[in-house]
Parts: sequence; C-alpha cells; structure tokens
Amino acid sequence: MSIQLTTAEQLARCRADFRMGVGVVLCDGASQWIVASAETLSAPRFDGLRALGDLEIAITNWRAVTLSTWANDGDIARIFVPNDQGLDWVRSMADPSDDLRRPMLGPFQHVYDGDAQAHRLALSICKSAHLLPAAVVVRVTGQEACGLHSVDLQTIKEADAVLGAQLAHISTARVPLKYSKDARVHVFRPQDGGEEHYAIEIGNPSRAEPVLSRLHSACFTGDLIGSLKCDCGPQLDAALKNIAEDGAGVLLYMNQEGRGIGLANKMRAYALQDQGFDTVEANHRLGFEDDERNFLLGAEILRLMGFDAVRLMTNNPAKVDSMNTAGIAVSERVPLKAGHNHLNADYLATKAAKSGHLL
Ligand SMILES: Nc1nc2c(ncn2[C@@H]2O[C@H](COP(=O)(O)OP(=O)(O)OP(=O)(O)O)[C@@H](O)[C@H]2O)c(=O)[nH]1
Ligand SMILES: [Zn+2]
Repeated sequence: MSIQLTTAEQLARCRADFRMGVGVVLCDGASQWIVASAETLSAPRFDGLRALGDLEIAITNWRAVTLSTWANDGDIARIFVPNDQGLDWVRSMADPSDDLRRPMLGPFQHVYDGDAQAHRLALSICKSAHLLPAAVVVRVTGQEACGLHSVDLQTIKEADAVLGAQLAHISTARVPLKYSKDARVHVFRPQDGGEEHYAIEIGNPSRAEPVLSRLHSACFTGDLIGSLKCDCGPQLDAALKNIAEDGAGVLLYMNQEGRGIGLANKMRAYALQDQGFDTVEANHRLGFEDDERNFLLGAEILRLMGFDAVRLMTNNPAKVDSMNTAGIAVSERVPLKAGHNHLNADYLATKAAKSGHLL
C-alpha cells in the first residue's frame, strides 16, 4: 500500500493548478521546467517566471499553422517569448479571438535546444483542464521551484498507457422519464479526478444480446437551452424515445462538452464561427484537434454494466470504431437523424464533409 501519488492523481493536481494560474514543476533527472497555462497566468506570476530565465511558449501544430508558422517539434511548436513582449503577446499567441485584431505576432524565434517533453505534457494538461492549449515554459535550475507541485516526467511516460479509462460506479437511482417510467440513472466517476459520466438505463436490457445504445456527448447549448446551432437536443430526445419504444436500452451521457474542449472553448469556437470559420476550422484555430473526445470511456461504462455488444445509435463512424476497439462489438449502427434546421445545415454539412459523418 503506497501513500505516494499515482500518475493520475499527480496530473489531476496539475490540472487544478493550471486552472488557478499556478505553475507546475516538471523534472527529468537534472532538468527542470516550470510550466503554466498561458490563458490563466496572472501578470505578477508572468513577471515572476520571466525573472527566472528565457520564457518559451508551447503551442500545438494547429495553432502554429494559424499563426502562419510551423510546428518545429512535430505536433507542437516551441517559440521564445521576445524580451520586449509581455503577457498581452502571450495571450494573443493562445487566443484566436485576437487574430484579426493582431494579425502580425511574428517573426517567431523557434526553440530547438533540448527536447520538448515538458512542453508536450504542459499542452496536454491545458487540454485536460479545458483551457486553451498554450503553455508558458521556463527552464530552471533548482530552488526557484520551491513550493510548486512537482512531477517526474519519467513516471508520467511509463504510466501514460493506463490513463483515462478507469471508472467506478458511484450511485444509482430510479428516475421516471417522459418516455418511460422504468428508468434508472447510474453515475460513474473516473479515478483521475475528471468529469463524471452518466448512464440512463431504460427497462431491463438483456446482457446476453446487443443492447440498443446511444453514446451522447454533453451539449449545454443543445441539450438544455434549445440551441438551433446543432442537432444535439433533438438527438438526445429521439434517442431516449427510440430506446423506450424498443423496450430497453442505455443512453450514455458523457460530460465531454464541445467535443471534449469544454464549454468556454466551445463558445470561443462559436465566436470564430460568427467570423466565418466552420466548426472544424474553429477548433483548429484554437489549437485543438477537430474532436478531442475519448469514446473509450463510454465503452468502459457499458462493460461495467455487464454489456459486451451494442446496437449503436449514431451517424459518427469514429464512435463505432472506438466501441469495437474497446471490445464492445457493434452488431448494428442505427442511424439517428433528428433536429435538422436551416441554422444547423452548414454545421451538419461540415461534419459530413470533414469528419466523416453519415447522414
Ligand atoms: N467544438 C465544438 N463542439 C461542438 C460544436 N457544436 C456542437 N458541439 C459539440 O459536439 C458534440 C456533439 O456530440 P454528439 O451528439 O455525440 O455528436 P456526433 O459526434 O456528431 O455523433 P452522432 O450524433 O452520434 O452522430 C457535443 O459535445 C457538442 O457540445 C462546435 O461547433 N464546436
Ligand atoms: Zn450540440
């Protein structure tokens, strides 16, 4: 029995620190870096980091391309923060809402010395904290890091493979629904301090045959306030109705808002869409992949509930692939078409053209 923090616990602390605007120390043998979120860093903390040495900013390849430069470390770019530039410049590197106002942030001086592992981990912490994927990085020698949370990069690398999918069932209760009085809500909690996810079980689906199932991602705007920009609300409603009419099934409600980038970033993406970019381009300008979700979590919930095969209601082939990869066999893809309107027609067309959705 160890009282030391697991990798998942260490990363959860990093996430919380990043959201508060606090730096984290990443160590690899004698090398140490302080890394912090470019979005949440305050001016005094930025000045404090600057006093420690040359500041660098890490951004993803998509953000680099948007800023008309390149990712000099494959999937990420490392760029010096010029001495005559401050936090305002750093924020503009991170946040595309400024792109049209400040189109010329360069020329950029890329960092080639050393490797990029601290920078890469800092960016994945930003993403898992639902912050803009941009991190300020400074190499330090020792005492400066005192008091900050410290993580050994070697242990993170070794444990990477097991991250993400460890969920535990927490609670269950009966919740009569509009379409079926015989429904139960189950809550599942990941052991990495991340978002809880829910399973709505209707009737008593047999564990011996494929279960009619919907893997739904949270959409505050579509599910709760009736947004017409997407089809999520009507899809959620239609899925529950179909399951009830079929007699039994499971709706997985995954708290992966905005295809996994969080609501704040989704609203940033919507603001970019108002500037004329489509849903995929908007994610890229923010520095994200077009889809940051981990569908394996949904498969894990089905497995915990005793299922090993599904009839999956979706138009998204990536969901079918992920279920099969996770060992939950998809015996049938059941199309789910609902909520098309003239305000989401372009959005749905973009998903069909660029993300492989079947409509
Ligand atoms: N980043 C981003 N997310 C969006 C946008 N519009 C909707 N979303 C999110 O997209 C997700 C839609 O999820 P799903 O209903 O699972 O849809 P899907 O991946 O298209 O797959 P199916 O509906 O199963 O075919 C939700 O998390 C929404 O919050 C957008 O413009 N940008
Ligand atoms: Zn939606």
